[in-house]
Amino acid sequence: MGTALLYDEEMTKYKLLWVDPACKIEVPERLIVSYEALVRSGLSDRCISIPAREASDSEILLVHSELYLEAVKKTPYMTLEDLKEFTLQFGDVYFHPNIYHCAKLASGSALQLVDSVMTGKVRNGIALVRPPGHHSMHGAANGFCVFNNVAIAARYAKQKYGVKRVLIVDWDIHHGQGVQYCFEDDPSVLYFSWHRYEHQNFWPNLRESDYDSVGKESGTGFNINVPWNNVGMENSDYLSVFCHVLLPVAYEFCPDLVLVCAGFDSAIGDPEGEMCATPDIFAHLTHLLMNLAGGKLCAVLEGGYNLTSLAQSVCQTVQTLLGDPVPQLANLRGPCKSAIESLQCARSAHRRYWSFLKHAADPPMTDISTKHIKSAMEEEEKTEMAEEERCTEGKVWPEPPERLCPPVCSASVLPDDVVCPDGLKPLSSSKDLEPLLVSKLKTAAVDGDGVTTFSRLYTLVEKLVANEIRNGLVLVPDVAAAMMCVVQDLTSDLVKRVLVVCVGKEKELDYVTTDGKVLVVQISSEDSEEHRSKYYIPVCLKKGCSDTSGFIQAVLGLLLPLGYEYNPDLVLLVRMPGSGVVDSMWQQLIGLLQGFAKGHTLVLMQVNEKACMGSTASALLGHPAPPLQDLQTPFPEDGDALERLRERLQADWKMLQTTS
Ligand SMILES: CC(O)(O)CCCCCNCCCN
Ligand SMILES: [Zn+2]
Repeated sequence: MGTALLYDEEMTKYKLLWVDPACKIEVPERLIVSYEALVRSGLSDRCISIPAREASDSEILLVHSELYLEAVKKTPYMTLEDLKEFTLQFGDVYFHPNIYHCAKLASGSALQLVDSVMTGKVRNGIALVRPPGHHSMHGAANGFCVFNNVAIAARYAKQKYGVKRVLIVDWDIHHGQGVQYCFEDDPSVLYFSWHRYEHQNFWPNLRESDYDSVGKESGTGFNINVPWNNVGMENSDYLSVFCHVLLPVAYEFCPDLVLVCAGFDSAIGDPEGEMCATPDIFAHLTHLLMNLAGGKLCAVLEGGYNLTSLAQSVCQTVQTLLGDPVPQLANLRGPCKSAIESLQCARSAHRRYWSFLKHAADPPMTDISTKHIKSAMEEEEKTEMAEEERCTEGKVWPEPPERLCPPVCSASVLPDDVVCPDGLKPLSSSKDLEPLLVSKLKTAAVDGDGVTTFSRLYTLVEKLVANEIRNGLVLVPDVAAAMMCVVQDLTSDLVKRVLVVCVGKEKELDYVTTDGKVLVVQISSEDSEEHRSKYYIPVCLKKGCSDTSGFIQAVLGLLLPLGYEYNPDLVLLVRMPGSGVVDSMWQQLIGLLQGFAKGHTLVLMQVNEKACMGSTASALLGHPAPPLQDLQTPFPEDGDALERLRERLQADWKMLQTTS
């Protein structure tokens, strides 16, 4: 299934008609450069074009009051003076004779996107719209927004398709207070937002944008705010919040639909955000959400005011929605102190509502009240600082790397008598191995056809590294022996860093590097205290790998942050026989691991486990993993042990930090 793209140039046909410094950044060119970048890069041709439509009154009334709608209806007939007058009652927004029409198209586009995804016409999609939506409220326009596009889409999805749980992820740099107000008492809609806050010194300067606004009444726990109290946040900060706050809750919530308030003012160069995350971060944020809700993801444009980073960020998002390999993120050095404080506050505020956050630490000692005074002083200093020093136009960043799709997506190396699963390309060619290697294999008690398998295996690895193949599945007689050989000989010159993810445990992995060429994370039922090192990390699940709750927690809270920091060139996923890992979890793991090494994942399985080849192939081919159903409360010891393990390792691995 494909990716929907909604765009209508009519939504470029309104602009600011008078002087207003607060609104001058919201220009038609935002939409034009975004769409043109998609056309120029060839991405728009790969999408399924869905026409925009006007939202009807009843659809708009899902969120807004009749009084407000009737008032906005009058704006097309207003004189310039009337429009100015009408605008005065709202904050940081402007009206135009054509903005009502465009606002209906923006909301209608979001609904068209929901229809396309919910009817299975497409898997996911993006709507390029203006005016944006997430600040507009029941009875008021605000922050360039007229109708709350995403809030309307959430209510529409519930009403028309009986969607039980909607996750709204708001990665725009402003707090979508309109969305928060709409759903704060509603447990069927989980709203997550990060936003520049600076202890309430940043627009919209709301007390309720802080981390302690967790929702109310039956919606308590279903509103997550992560305030950024400094500017300059980077890729590490964003990924840490996804791994340690959003994703654990999102997986526990198990949404049927994911809506994204896709604002790109959180990218480097944006005058509003003043952050430093690069456009390719949106490839990863999108990727990390794509295995939720069976892949049903609708992204709706919100903000983004630097035309260069906006266009690049939109392209990065669309390319991931299309299933292209995500780019490697280099030198992630862990979240900054302020980000750690923010994520620790958010985690501790929600630990009583989400079992996946149960073991979160207490909030940081720093008393934020004094921070108000301090940051006000900082604010003064900043304004004294010459404007150009702070201006973001001076910011430069590298073009996002090209994300080439290998000619072959998934290859397989199977014994001759095993039927190849649909979609996989059997790798037959296998070059002769060096005699030395053959003799080594022989000593590893590998028999004749095992040597053939190994030679094909090495050919596969070479093709992965050469980006001729994206990923592969290998069935071997003895998976532990195969892993040893691959690890020992792979790290020769082919790859610089191999992440080995070992699911289940047959025997001690006696091969562990200390030079960092291999990082082994082993998830199994056995506790192995000995020879744990920076590069060999055993994770013990009391009930074993069949405990999906414990497993996904270890993946999100430990494996993902480690993987991002380690930044491997190849991922070796080893499924030990008898691991007991649940199929949907196995597919989720393969899906999530695609975020590393440009998707170069090599799955090693034992021949007697060929029954799960089908689901492995499906995940390797990029099909969304099935949702993890009815997750039990994680075993307390496991959650606790994971927290302790993170604390022990965070000296070596900065991305594991969750406490300041
Ligand atoms: C969709 C959105 O969240 O990007 C809208 C942001 C509105 C910002 C209003 N204040 C602007 C002050 C200008 N320096
Ligand atoms: Zn914004």
